Amino acid sequence: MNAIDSYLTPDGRTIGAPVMEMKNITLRFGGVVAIKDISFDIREGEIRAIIGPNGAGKSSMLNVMNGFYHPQEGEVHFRGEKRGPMRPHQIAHQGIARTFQNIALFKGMSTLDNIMTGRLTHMKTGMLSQIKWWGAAQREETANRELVEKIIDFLEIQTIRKTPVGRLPYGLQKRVELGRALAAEPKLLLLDEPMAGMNVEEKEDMSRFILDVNDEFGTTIALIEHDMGVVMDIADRVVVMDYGKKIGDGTPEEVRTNQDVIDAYLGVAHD
Ligand SMILES: Nc1ncnc2c1ncn2[C@@H]1O[C@H](COP(=O)(O)OP(=O)(O)OP(=O)(O)O)[C@@H](O)[C@H]1O
Repeated sequence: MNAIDSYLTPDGRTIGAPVMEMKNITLRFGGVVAIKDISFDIREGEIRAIIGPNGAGKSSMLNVMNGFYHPQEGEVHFRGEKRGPMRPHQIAHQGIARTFQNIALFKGMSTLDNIMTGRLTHMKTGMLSQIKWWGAAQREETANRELVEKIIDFLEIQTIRKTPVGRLPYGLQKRVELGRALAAEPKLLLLDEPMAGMNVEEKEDMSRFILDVNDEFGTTIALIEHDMGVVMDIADRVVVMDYGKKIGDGTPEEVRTNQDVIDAYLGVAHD
C-alpha cells in the first residue's frame, strides 16, 4: 500500500498519503520497554486505531505521537518532516490536537468558553496589538466565534453552551472536549480512549461524532482504545499492540481474524 498515494474506502472516502510516520520506535522507562521497534503510518483522511490489552503500550505510543515522550530509538515524521524534540505549544502549532482519557477541561468555565480556548493557538493579535489594531482583533474574534458556533451546532450541544462543564454528565463533557480539540482545526486529531467510562448509548453517540468529524471536516483521526468492539466499527485501519510489540496491522477484518490478536485478547500465554 505504501507505493500508492491515495485510495478509496468502501464507503467512498479518499485516503491520501501518510500524514504521520512512526519509524522503528522504541521507548523505555528504565528497564521497562514500553514500545519495541514499532512502525506504522497514519494517512490523510483516515481513522486509524491503536488497540491492545492493558499495559500494551498504547498510552506511551500516543504520547510519542503527541511529542510528549521522546523515543530512545526511531523517528517520527510529520507531514514529510522528521520531528525533533518539541514543546507542547509547538506541537499544537504544527497542527496536532488531542483529547485526554481523564477529561482536561476547565470545569468552572462554560461549554462555549472551553471550546474557545481551543482557538488560542490560532490567535495572532496579542494584548498590545489589540489596543493598537482594535479592528483586526475584533475581526479575529468574530471569525473565531463563528467557527466555534459551527462546532457547537455540529456536536449538538447548543442547549449547554452556557453551562459550566463541571455540571455536565460525563458523556457530554467528552463531547465538549472533542469540540475544543476541533476548534484548533487540527491536521491530526489524537483521541485518548474516547469511549472510556461511557455507557452503551454514549459510546454510540461518540462513535457517530467521530465518523461525522472525519467525514464533514475531513479530519485525520488517530485514536487509542482498549475496547476492541467499538473501534472495529469506525476505524479504516487498526494497529494492535501487545506487551509493547506490534502484533497486527490492517483493516478491521484482517485484524479480527489474526491469530496473534485473538490470542492476545483471550489472554493466551506468551513464549
Ligand atoms: N511513566 C512511566 N514510567 C514507567 N513505566 C511506564 C510509564 N508509563 C508506562 N509505563 C509502563 O509501560 C508499559 C506500557 O504502558 P502504557 O500505559 O503505555 O500501556 P497501555 O496500553 O496504555 O495500558 P492501559 O490500557 O492500561 O492504559 C507498562 O508496563 C507500564 O507500566
